[in-house]
Amino acid sequence: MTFAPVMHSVLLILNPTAGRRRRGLVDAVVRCVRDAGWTVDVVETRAAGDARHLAETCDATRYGVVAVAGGDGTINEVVNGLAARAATAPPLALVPLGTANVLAHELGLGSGAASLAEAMMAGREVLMHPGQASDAGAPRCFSLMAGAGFDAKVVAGVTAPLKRRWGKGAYVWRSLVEARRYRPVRYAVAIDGERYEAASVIVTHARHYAGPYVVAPAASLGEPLLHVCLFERWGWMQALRFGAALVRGVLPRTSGYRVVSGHEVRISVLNDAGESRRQPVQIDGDDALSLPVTIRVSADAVRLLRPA
Ligand SMILES: Nc1ncnc2c1ncn2[C@@H]1O[C@H](COP(=O)(O)OP(=O)(O)OP(=O)(O)O)[C@@H](O)[C@H]1O
Repeated sequence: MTFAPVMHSVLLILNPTAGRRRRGLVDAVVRCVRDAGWTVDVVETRAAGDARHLAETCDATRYGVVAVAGGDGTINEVVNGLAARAATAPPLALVPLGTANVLAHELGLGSGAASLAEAMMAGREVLMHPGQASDAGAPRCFSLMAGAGFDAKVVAGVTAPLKRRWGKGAYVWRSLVEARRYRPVRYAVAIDGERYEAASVIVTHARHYAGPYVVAPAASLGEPLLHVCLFERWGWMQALRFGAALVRGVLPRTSGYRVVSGHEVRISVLNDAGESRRQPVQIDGDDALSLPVTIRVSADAVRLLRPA
């Protein structure tokens, strides 16, 4: 469905700490949208949590579109805020500023200011039911994925300054560190009650992972279904082999890897192989929760804007 808002006004939530020197892109998008006769109010976040609050409380009678300029972490906050008010929420547009920008890849957004502005003002709507993950605390929504095992440990080890300094290189370096300290932890994964074991797990409703790389070929953001990526080989060499297959675009055909779909997923530690540390869960690329977790599809939907 092509989007035709009544109010030609955008609330643009900007994380000024996201990305590496891409403020010029934000300014160019704002210029394009204003040149088309729209109003754009830019609000900068001052700390983690602000983006969620702004999305949850903004005046829906005033804004035809909420836009977020940031990485997948800030986008995740805005998705959580919009999902909390589902029925009254304006649609969401993106100005991707992060390291991987997985959601932007998933939506087929270009990287130029004109095409981003076009999707913001006249894009096509995708109704996305976010995933929802809970450990002992309050549930967290994800627009892309939740992961446990190798990738979650890599994410947990990449600090914001490291990411700013090295970009994607920070993840490569951290993958090597995690490979060096590798222990064959066994994770129990229950998918709609069916039991599996894995060395690492990614639960996603996106096709892409870490940028343009495909992990779940059958996934679609508009479909309320989870795709569970199971890495069923143990060992540091296997972890690096899976990583290499991912960047070569052959992961879905790699032995020891499979994708199972379902609606409810529970992940716990079956055997920690003497690894006496917290078992992190990454949500949309941020270290957010700890195992065990239960993951479902949220009943509330968020309207995402993609190119028409
Ligand atoms: N003003 C702010 N100061 C500090 N942290 C913020 C601020 N606004 C948002 N955040 C937090 O910063 C975290 C990282 O932001 P984000 O993911 O958008 O950028 P990034 O790390 O550069 O991108 P990517 O995750 O794609 O590498 C988010 O989890 C978000 O909650």
